[in-house]
Amino acid sequence: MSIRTRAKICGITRSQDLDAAVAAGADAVGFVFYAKSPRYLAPEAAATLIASVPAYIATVGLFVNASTDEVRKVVHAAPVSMLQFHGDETPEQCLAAAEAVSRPFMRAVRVRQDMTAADLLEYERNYRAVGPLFAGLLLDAFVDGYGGGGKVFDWSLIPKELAPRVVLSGGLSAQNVTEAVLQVRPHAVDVSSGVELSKGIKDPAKIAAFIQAVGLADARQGK
Ligand SMILES: O=C(O)c1ccccc1NCC(=O)[C@H](O)[C@H](O)COP(=O)(O)O
Repeated sequence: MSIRTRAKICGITRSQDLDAAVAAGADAVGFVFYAKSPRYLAPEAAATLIASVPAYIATVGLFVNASTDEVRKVVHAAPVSMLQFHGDETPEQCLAAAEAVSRPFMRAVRVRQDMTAADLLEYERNYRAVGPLFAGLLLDAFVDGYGGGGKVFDWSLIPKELAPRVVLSGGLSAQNVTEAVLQVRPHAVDVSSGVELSKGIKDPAKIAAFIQAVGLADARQGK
């Protein structure tokens, strides 16, 4: 019996959406601390939501090119359990911020069609080299330079030896996540647009359907 595929619901801004994600069985919830995002949530508001997250559900704080000091201030106000860097942050910059708040971090990768398996494996090596605070890669298709765009990338670009260590993201929904998990067999999946009524406003039914579709893939794999 192998480990079931984990699921993160990202871009949570309201308590009712957090409740829906927890009730559906999400393993992680994400809060966007990038001010230009329509899903931006102020740290103080995130803290109120974080206080209601049951134990053993990860809370992920999402940053785009924030300074170490900015990360420190946000996490002091909103004590997420994990960081996610979604800008141009170098391994050194990710490590400095992660060490400043003593949190592990995920590194989002913009997967382009011209990337090779070797490129992705080298990318992971470069970040894994910073030490145990590196928690893994989140593979995404950026839109206009950012995440949360609801765009799928070519899953066949993901090397099989990398798949069990990555979070698969980008344009996922209940309609394609079963196929995505069966094809890629990632450690986890992540979704924002695909479970929304509008940016930052989640649909409880879509959240439940997404988590159920992930479970369907696991059942078909005998997990
Ligand atoms: O969600 C955002 O608004 C966002 C803004 C800037 C950088 C990253 C952002 N989201 C990161 C995530 O982890 C999303 O869940 C991921 O990009 C997938 O989004 P979607 O394709 O909408 O499911």
